[in-house]
Amino acid sequence: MAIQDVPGKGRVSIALLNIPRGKRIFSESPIIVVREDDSNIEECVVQQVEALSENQRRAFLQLRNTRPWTNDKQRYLGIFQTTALSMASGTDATCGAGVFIKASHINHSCVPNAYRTWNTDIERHTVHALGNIDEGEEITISYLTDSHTRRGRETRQEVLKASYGITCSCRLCSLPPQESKECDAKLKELAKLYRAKGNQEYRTLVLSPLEQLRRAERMTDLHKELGLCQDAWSLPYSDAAEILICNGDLARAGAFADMAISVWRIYCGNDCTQIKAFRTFLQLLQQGHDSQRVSKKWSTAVNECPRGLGPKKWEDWLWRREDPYRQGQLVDLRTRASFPDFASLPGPISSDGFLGDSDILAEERGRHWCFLAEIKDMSFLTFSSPNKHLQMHVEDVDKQKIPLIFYTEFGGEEVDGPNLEVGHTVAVLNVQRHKFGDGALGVHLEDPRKLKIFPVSLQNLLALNDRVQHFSTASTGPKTCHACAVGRKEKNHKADCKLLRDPDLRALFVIEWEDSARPLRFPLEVEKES
Ligand SMILES: C[S@@+](CC[C@H](N)C(=O)[O-])C[C@H]1O[C@@H](n2cnc3c(N)ncnc32)[C@H](O)[C@@H]1O
Repeated sequence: MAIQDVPGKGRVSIALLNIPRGKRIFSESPIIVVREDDSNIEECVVQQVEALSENQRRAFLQLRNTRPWTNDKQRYLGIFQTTALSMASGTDATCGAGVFIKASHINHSCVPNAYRTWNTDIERHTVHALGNIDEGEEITISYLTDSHTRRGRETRQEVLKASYGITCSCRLCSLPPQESKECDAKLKELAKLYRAKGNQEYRTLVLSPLEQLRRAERMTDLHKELGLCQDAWSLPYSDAAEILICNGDLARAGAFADMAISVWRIYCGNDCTQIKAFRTFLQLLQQGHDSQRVSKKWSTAVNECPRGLGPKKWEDWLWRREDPYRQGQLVDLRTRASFPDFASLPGPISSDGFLGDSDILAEERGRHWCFLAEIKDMSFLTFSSPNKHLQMHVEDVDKQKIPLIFYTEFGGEEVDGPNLEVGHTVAVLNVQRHKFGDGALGVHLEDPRKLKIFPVSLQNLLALNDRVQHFSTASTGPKTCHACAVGRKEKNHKADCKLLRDPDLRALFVIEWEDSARPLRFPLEVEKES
């Protein structure tokens, strides 16, 4: 690693060789340490600076100081405040902070290529390559706390400016406005999922395990889509392991635990405290498996992992994707993987903005999906006279409004019917984001069989979904209607029952969205309705 001066960035650390992913770039001990319980920080810093060797002192005085100073004591404190790094590890957040000469020369990026952490056992900071770093590439770490990492660009910039005087120009901070907005929406969703995980009570892992697993799966997908620092991936994996252990599925839990451990190995090494702590935690959970705190609902033995599955089938098995059908449970219309918001739809990647045939795209992605949005207004466009094109403005689940324009054979006349009304919900199969000629993003519909309108607002459709989910897991006893599976005594039962007479609406709950081998069109064909 070499230190170079870069205008606007100060001294930065540059890789002198190609560094492979997971390699420990260096580890080092602090030269100054302030513990959590040190009451007079200035005195503590000054005493330690005065005790440094000549070389260390010179190196210390060369470090960046963004604070004003008029005497040596203030200067030392300023350097400490500008460069000190936390010495908290995953298991001990009370160690304090220290000055590390090498690590203090690494600049910030919101999507860094290296990760630094304090290893309590070896009492050194370690810096690992998160991906392959090329010779001559700048090495970066993130200065942000975990929760700030998942904030939108504006907040990240504010925090970095206030704390470090930095105007970050990393890949995430330099996205064009529309992409940045989409990225922020994904970060917001991720933050919400982290909060949901944080607030979840232990018993919910047993009461709604599939829902919890879907949350962990969505978190993994979002990390991958955003290209976020890999350390964060370990959380959904360890989360999934915990959910599965609590429900007796030791085979999948073991596989997820291995995945979490391999992520940790990459970003902080085999000797890291996190791996040891997680192994202990897993042992405790496995030992407690027979106790009353956990369920045996998904019971499998540790050695029951299937062999020889391809990557897609392995992932399906791992995330229990087939289970909703096997267990007679229903697909949740709130699951973003099958019912994505507009920002999560694929495309566009180029100015012509088309990813290709959507049936092929679905096959490549290994799943179908359905975009749900509420019609806010409608009009006919006549820009390619004499042809008319129906244009709707629709609002997705995240309240994003986008145009949906019909380039069908009859410009939208096909969908004329009693359901074509403002306030109703469109369901569009395997749709992509499209960039129109004026640069606006929206939906470009060519095949009318990909669209269906349901005579219900999106909010009410999701509320109906929640009732269906509730009754599908509750029971099929006498209080439950045979026609719609919702409780007879529910106040919305009549309306729900009427809507659910539509086989297409019922199909949304039972379609195998992950079976992308055949094209999907309305009316939907369901092999076996539950
Ligand atoms: C720990 S030091 C890093 C080394 C520093 N560049 C130097 O010259 O010594 C932190 C300081 O580096 C600068 N810095 C870090 N990341 C930066 C970035 N992405 N862009 C511009 N300046 C940055 C800021 O001045 C920040 O307060």
